[in-house]
Amino acid sequence: MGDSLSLIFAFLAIITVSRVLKFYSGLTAVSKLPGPRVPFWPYAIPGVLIPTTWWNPGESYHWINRFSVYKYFGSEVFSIVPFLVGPPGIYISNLDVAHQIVGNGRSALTFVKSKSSPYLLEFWRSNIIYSQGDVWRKHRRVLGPAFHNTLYADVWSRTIQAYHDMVAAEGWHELNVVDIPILAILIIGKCGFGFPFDWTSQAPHPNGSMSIQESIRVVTSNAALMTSPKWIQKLPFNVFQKVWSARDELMQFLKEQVAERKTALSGFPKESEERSKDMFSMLVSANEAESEKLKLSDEEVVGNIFAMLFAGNETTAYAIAAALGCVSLHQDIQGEALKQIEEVVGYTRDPTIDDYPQLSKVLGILFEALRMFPIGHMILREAGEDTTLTIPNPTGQPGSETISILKGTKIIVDMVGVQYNPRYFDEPEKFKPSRWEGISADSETFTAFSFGPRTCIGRKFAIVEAVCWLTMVLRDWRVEPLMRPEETEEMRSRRALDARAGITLNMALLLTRFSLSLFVNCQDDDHADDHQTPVCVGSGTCRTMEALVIDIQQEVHTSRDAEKTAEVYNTNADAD
Ligand code: HEM
Repeated sequence: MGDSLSLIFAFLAIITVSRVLKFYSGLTAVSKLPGPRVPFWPYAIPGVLIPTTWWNPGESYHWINRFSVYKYFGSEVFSIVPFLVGPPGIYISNLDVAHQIVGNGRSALTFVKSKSSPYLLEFWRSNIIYSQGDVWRKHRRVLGPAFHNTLYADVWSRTIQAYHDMVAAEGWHELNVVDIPILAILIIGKCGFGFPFDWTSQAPHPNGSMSIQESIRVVTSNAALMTSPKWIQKLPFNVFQKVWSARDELMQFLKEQVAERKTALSGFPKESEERSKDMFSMLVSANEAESEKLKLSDEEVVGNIFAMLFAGNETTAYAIAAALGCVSLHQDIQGEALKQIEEVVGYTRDPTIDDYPQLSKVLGILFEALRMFPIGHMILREAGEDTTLTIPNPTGQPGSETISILKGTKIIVDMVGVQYNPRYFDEPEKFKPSRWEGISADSETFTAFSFGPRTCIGRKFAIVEAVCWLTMVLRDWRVEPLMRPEETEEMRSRRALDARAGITLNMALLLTRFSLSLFVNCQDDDHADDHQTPVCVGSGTCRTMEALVIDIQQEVHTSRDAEKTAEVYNTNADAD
């Protein structure tokens, strides 16, 4: 008994000493920058599983606190040093410091992509998101030519087509209650990859158990599971089986697609107009033109296609949904955008890509929604070697301080902190699209797509798609929020402006099935109260329709969730 007790005490003493040493080496790694001293690193188990509390930051810490945590610690940079589990790390809301991490100027090895990042997708072989240094340069060089003006024109026209297909297929002009399945997967699938997707039917997999859309949905929404340790993946849970089938079927489909593209491209000379111009074909074509040394393997091509499906689907869908949510709460801003759409496009034709530069109010709404809800809310890096960071003094105090950072320290460029930093934005809590007036769509002043050499390669793809989709919706419909019973406007705004930080930052309206009312814009004299436009559009009758922004993962609309739709609709009717 005495021996056992001694052993237990010895064990506890060793653990305590090792944790104390770990804590002190953590403080040294971050040059004792102020910040929370907590048991767990927010993105390691168990910290990530425990909700944000006073003793556990958790993965939503930076979203919940936004800039106030920086104010509290009196700096635009703070550190988290855990004493039980996880590495020390630094959060950054200052753009000068962020540029030292992800901008030009430092060696590619100084700050590297963090190995524990859920974005890395290592399971899907080497790809542009995961890779570093020369390998990353090789990926970017081959992928770059796939993003070109013909692609963006295609994105625009297919978005218009998808909008019309959706309105017709979903019966927007007849129904009183509809779901709004945000359509990003359709656009990226069609224009990006030339997949045979359309609104009303699923693209079947010749040898698979589910459609292509379904396998993409299952894989992308379970990305965290894909990056889990091998032993977790081997657990015999039924729920995992669908995920592994989806992964294998998608991999098989993409491999077949690479082979098909190669054959199709070989039939046409390089400059031929007949060659497909979708991103997938352009990527295969650019790769075929490379020397053997710089060529990507078929597996790497597949890895990149998957990386772009992953990076480009959910992000754009949530951006569109956030913009709709924001304008629903700001009717005056919606009215200004509608006025511009009427002037630029009118009602007798659909907008074209040539109208895009004139639709600055719609762009402003998108940028401001993305500022308030930066979907890519963290840029994760790790110090690849011992290095330094130069940190400007707080606003109003000239000068800066240079601190040492030890190899292995986690670095989080906190995009929420940046977007809510009063150094860059006056009244950052307010939705003010006018702050983007005169800022071009390509300007690095808008930082939600990151900046520097590893800036988002799909930025223009996403912006063109979102501006086009929002222009169509805002021209034809008025977007308003639905109240919950006994909810005041203030409660509703608070609910609507909340979000959950996971792999992406998702506005709460989606999670809570926050609803929108859409009014057909109409200027029939009989409907003077509701009218907004010179002619009746849509069905030609002025009426209201209620729409639910559904879980975006159901973008390819397989079945209407009638029960839930009715539930929310009835709740609203009760409220009225
Ligand atoms: C609103 C939509 C989008 C947002 C907010 C967004 C945001 C971002 C951010 C912040 C990064 C930097 C991540 C990091 O360095 O860790 C990034 C990188 C990337 N994005 Fe996007 N993105 C969006 C849409 C897209 C689309 C549509 C595509 C593809 C068609 C795409 C493809 C990529 C790729 C491949 C990278 C990695 C680039 C590299 O490392 O060289 N993204 N994105």
